[in-house]
Amino acid sequence: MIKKRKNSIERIGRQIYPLRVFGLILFSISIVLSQSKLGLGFDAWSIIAIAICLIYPHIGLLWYLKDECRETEIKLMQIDMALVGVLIGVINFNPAIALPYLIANSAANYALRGMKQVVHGLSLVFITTMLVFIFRDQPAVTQADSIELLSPFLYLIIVTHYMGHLSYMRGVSLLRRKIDAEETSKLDFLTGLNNRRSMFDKARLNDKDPKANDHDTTLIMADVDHFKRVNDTHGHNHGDAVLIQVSELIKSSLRGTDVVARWGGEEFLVLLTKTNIEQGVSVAENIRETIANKPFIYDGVEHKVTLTLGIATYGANSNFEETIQRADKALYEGKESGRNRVVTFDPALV
Ligand SMILES: Nc1nc2c(ncn2[C@@H]2O[C@H](COP(=O)(O)OP(=O)(O)OP(=O)(O)O)[C@@H](O)[C@H]2O)c(=O)[nH]1
Repeated sequence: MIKKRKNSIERIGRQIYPLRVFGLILFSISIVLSQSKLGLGFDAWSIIAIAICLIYPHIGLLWYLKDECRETEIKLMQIDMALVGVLIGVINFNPAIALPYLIANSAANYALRGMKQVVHGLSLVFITTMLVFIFRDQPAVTQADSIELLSPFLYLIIVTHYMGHLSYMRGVSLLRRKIDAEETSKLDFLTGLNNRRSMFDKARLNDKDPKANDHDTTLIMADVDHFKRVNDTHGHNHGDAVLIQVSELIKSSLRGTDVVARWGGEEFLVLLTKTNIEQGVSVAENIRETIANKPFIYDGVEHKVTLTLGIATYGANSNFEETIQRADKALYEGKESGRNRVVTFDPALV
């Protein structure tokens, strides 16, 4: 799973990589042409600017291979902002260039991680601009000349924002797939109910909720009676259909805050939040009656099944795992005493 995710991130990085290289090579050419048009020649600053353009995409790809897509974009955007600061210093604060660049980058920062990211980015711009200002005696170009540099900057804005959009779209679809995979791993394949692992997670959440601790939590362990007969008489498909029907009926008898899981083959565990034992018995009776009174037809055969249900309750003095065992003992008692009934845990059963 982790490997698969890494592969997807790698793919995104590789797809964006050629675009970044392409955009930045064109940008380097633009710098060279603008410099020669302005008769500025090559100083150390232009060589640094071109070197950054050529190295930048490789750093991006390396990060994509190591990190989450969004984290990589955040890092790249921080570099962008630092470079914007350098450029603003170099172009002698020409607002015609600085403003569109600052606005476009701030908007991209905002889209990625809100105001926090904008403040962070603008601080980087300020720091690097000040560094250029301090360490450079003469500005590279005058304000009037620097307008000539506007076209390559605009070009860079378009390319970087197109790439940002592409990686954002990829990131969203990757995240969606990840969430789907996580959700699927928590569900029982046949019935779509929670599986054991998911029930444990939800019970843990309920136990941690301080509001839930002021109330009892009730567990119902329900088991289909003589289920083996359904399989033996009509085949596994009929057995599966019965399990699906039972799951749906149990689910429809519960509140939104309750949790139901397929606990084993034909066994279901229900967790009733903020429910005492009397209320729990009433819910369990309702489930039992609903299923006993709702025969259904599958593949031309009428199925009528019953459930036996064991109930136990816990508050601050006990926990989920211990209570499952108690509900299980009550269920066993129900099976022993004739099935199709609700049995409350009795400490004398221990
Ligand atoms: N069709 C189907 N059968 C399953 C599934 N999981 C478990 N079973 C069957 O469920 C049956 C359970 O049988 P038993 O444990 O003997 O219980 P029972 O027949 O319900 O009898 P009591 O619980 O004592 O009333 C077995 O035949 C299993 O093969 C499943 O996913 N689909």
